[in-house]
Amino acid sequence: MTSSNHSGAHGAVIADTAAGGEAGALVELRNAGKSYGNIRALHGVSLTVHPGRVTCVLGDNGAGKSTLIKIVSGLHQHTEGEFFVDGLPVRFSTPREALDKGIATVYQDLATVPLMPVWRNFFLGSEMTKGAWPLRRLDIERMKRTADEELRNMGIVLDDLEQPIGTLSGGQRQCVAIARAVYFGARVLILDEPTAALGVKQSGVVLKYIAAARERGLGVIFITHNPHHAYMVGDHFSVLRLGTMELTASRDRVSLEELTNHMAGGTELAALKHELSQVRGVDVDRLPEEKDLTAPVAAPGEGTS
Ligand SMILES: Nc1ncnc2c1ncn2[C@@H]1O[C@H](COP(=O)(O)OP(=O)(O)OP(=O)(O)O)[C@@H](O)[C@H]1O
Repeated sequence: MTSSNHSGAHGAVIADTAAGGEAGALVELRNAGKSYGNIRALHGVSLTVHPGRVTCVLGDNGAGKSTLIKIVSGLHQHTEGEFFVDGLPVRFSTPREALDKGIATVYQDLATVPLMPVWRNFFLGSEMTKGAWPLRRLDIERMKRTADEELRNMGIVLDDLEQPIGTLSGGQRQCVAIARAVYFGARVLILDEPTAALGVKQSGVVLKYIAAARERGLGVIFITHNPHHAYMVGDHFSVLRLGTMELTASRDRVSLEELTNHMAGGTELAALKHELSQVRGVDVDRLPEEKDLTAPVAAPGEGTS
């Protein structure tokens, strides 16, 4: 790893730029790819994450979203292309290395202990202690106070931090996980389909905290199937299909309708229509056109980013 020459001196800055990463970018993938043996899961993917911006990665099942997350979060290494953090080339061997660089991932199946209180889960694995060894013990009061402050800082108000985290709604648990990552120093937050299992209201709550993380200057990678959710908070959109980047555009260059169209997959719909034309009794001329199927649904709060 190449973290040590990050001094901020002029010479080092020039050297960093020469190393190839985009200036000002927290994370950058350039023509990156990953093969699992003979299977090429990801190929030629470029993605940039800036502070205070939400980069959305959209894609259907098997598009390569998980593979992309795994490269950035240190679970897998890329097998082609380049990967930069703070402008410097990196190749993480473990998630710990990614975390040390401030890259935190909140997975869909949150690693929480359902029966433990909210505050205890907030500090799970990084508990605050007081006193010197051998009398060192958990600093319960300070953990409760800090968890409460941090959640409030993110605008998350829970009635009782003593309640088991398993009693919170899925959306609230996601929010606690986001606040936790922010508290423990994340600069880049990777959110793996945080709204996938949630209803409309809970999704809205999570989207609000994604926006809050951006306001605090974090770079967010928001993985989702849902173009409407992406468009509510996204600054940049990348659509993956079969392991390659089908679309990459900033918010001012793509409309929600176009994004929805890309996700719906015009070619796939055409193929589906062709299949249906083989079925007796189905008049394909009377089936809706692609544009009708993918017409934008009025999304509450659209354009609020
Ligand atoms: N460990 C692995 N070994 C072999 N092939 C893999 C492995 N992991 C993923 N793949 C393949 O790589 C491709 C991309 O998978 P990936 O899980 O990254 O997609 P995804 O967009 O996250 O899909 P989903 O939304 O279903 O999780 C798929 O064809 C998948 O079968």
